[in-house]
Amino acid sequence: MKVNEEVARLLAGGIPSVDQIHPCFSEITYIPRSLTDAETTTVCVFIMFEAMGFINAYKINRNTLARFCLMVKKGYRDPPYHNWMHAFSVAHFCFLLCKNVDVANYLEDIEMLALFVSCLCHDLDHRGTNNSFQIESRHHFAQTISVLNTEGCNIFEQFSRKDYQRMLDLMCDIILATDLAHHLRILGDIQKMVTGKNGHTHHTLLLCLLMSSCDLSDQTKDWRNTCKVAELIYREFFSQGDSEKAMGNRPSDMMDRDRAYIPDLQISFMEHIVVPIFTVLKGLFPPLAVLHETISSSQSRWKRISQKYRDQGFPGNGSLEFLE
Ligand SMILES: Cc1nc2ccc(C(=O)N[C@]34C[C@H]5C[C@H](C[C@H](C5)C3)C4)cc2n2c(-c3ccccc3Cl)nnc12
Ligand SMILES: [Mg+2]
Ligand SMILES: [Zn+2]
Repeated sequence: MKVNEEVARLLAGGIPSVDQIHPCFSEITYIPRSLTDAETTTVCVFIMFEAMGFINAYKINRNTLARFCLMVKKGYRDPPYHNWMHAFSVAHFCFLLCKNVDVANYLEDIEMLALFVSCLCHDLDHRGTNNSFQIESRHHFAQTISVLNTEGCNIFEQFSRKDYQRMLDLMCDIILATDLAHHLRILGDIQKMVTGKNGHTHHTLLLCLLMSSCDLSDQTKDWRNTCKVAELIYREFFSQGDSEKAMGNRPSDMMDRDRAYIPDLQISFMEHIVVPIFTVLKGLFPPLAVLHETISSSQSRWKRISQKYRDQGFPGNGSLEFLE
């Protein structure tokens, strides 16, 4: 269907409230991947903009917003994991932070808007490969700019030159922060910031931390979701590894279906990347402690699985049907 028809349909019905989507939509444990209909997810993005007060606060034109949402969804390809549903679930977690913890006490409104729009756009045009995370995240930011430069899609067109420049600078920092190698470089500073060693809350460090937590928010849902996501991620990684082998290169273990031992890879991913992020978040925002518990129980579940299949012998083809 043409973008304009979808825009008209999006606007015709007026903006329903979030609990017309689902009564638990704003709860910290709600799983956005349970919304399987692509059209519903587009309406949801529109509703989240409204529910966070951005449409009124920033005088965002509704037609422009509808076209923007549709262009962003169209800007995602269809690899197993890094597709529109990933972007939608990342943005939903940003909405949950806004509705369930007092991030507004730590961030300016424009920073919150920048975070939400960055969540939607942070993996635009992802090809399911990751030649280098650094280049990847620059490309996603470049794609974000080209959506804003598309006729009728610039939701920030009414901003002053100063606010417009600030918005672009914020989105650049936030989207580049989704490169995990970058995240690991600044993790020490983030941990120091929270223990108040340098007193004030460093807005940019906090935005990077929040963006990373949104990007990894699949790990805060139930075990069933964790398994589903692991299956998608490794399907994407292994096809990347297959194409590297086809070109005569040797892929890293985590991309090589013949060498990857998924439980141990996940244990290491949780230990070095996921747990530190949600430990810091729990320190800043006590209501998120429940997410830290979920993550810890997934971590110990991967350890049990790793031990069990080390003893029994692991189905080597990288398949995940063993995950009970
Ligand atoms: C479930 C799950 N597993 C994942 C296992 C591993 C890695 C991963 O990038 N590992 C590293 C390991 C070292 C040091 C850095 C740079 C590279 C070398 C590659 C990170 C990511 C994983 N990941 C993501 C995810 C989050 C943000 C960007 C990209 C992705 Cl794919 N989202 N969900 C998952
Ligand atoms: Mg990414
Ligand atoms: Zn992502």
